Amino acid sequence: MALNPIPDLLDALRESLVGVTDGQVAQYIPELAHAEPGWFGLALATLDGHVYASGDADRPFTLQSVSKPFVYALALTDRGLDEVVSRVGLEPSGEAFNATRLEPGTGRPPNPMVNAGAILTTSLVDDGFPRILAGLEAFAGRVLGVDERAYESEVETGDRNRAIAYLMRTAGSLRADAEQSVRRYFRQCAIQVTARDLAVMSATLANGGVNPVTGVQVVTRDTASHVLTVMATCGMYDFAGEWLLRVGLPAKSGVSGGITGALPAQLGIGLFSPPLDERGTSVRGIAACEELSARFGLHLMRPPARTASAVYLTENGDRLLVRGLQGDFGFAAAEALTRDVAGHATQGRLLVLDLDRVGRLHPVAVHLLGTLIERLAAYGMTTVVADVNRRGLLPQAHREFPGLDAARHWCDASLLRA
Ligand SMILES: NC(=O)CC[C@H](N)C(=O)O
Repeated sequence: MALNPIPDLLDALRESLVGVTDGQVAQYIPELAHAEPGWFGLALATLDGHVYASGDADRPFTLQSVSKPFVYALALTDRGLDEVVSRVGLEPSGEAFNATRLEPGTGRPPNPMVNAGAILTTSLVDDGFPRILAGLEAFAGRVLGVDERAYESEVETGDRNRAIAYLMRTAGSLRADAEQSVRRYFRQCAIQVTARDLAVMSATLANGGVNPVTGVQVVTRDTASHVLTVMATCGMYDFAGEWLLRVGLPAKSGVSGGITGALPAQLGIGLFSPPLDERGTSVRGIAACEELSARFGLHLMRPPARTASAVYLTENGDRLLVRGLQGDFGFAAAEALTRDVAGHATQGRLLVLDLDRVGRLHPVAVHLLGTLIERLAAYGMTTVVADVNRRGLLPQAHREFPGLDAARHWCDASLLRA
């Protein structure tokens, strides 16, 4: 018997939704109509590179619109945020994915997640399709194929997308050739993935751009955060607001039945179930994400309360004020520590900050603690930073107190004496 209960939880969740038979498999791209309505796969990728998979998680399907955020990431990498934003907007359109509306005046498509924005975004990636395929492969962490039949199927029938491209040409926003841009977009939509791939691709975004399976930095941390933001506001088209309320995860859907979702700094999710609602989103996919989010507590706006205290050791002695710190320090933890220490400061006392169990200090924590130490010094209180691993977490402190290697031993000795 397997000891880890998570695979069973995922199987049970999937099985609880097998009976949901609403929705229709996409027909408007003829090749997609062959999908079995019963296919249902689910995968969850952790940031240390483990993937849990359930059901049809290894069944290939075409990416369709799920390609859009990842190609957007490549365009941001090639052109930079400012240029890309000047060409493709960032506002949720509240309209269907294939809407033809462009921004009055500029002709900019509303956002990169609707077809208009995606076709334009695709035209901004340097070096054409080979780079798009290689980029998406880096997100998935494996070599991906293109479903030529799905591609040809859309080349033959995708006139609405052509109309959108020509509209952007006349508006002046699409500068590349319309037919070429549309074909490149159809090709990215025809790249084959699995639910397992979608989980890893999202986990890469959740992991600050580093693929947790391969360890490759695919895009920068900034780019990953920009893409997740656009997924949160626009990824589910005219369902984006309700999706964020109910599921609370940045996500992207596609008409082949795929959904990819990410919980920043925690995990990536991949789903596959072909029957779609009227907006072109997988019916079981939505239900499964809602359930997963509720059962596993994944809602972005309801983060888990901080469990371990960031201060594991507090000593308020006559001569010594000691704070042993642990974990990562963002604003909240640094604020609490700063206020605590400031409240206990008395002239002539020595402050010892032990940083050896600290993970990362966000720049705001470095600033708050560094400034506190400077002010304490002016007030008449010396600070010793124990940083035996010499990681230089508090550069200001190191500059002022160069002889810190002995600090830890000194602190330990003083504490023992106290
Ligand atoms: N929402 C989607 O997945 C749409 C993708 C599809 N290739 C289209 O352009 O119509």
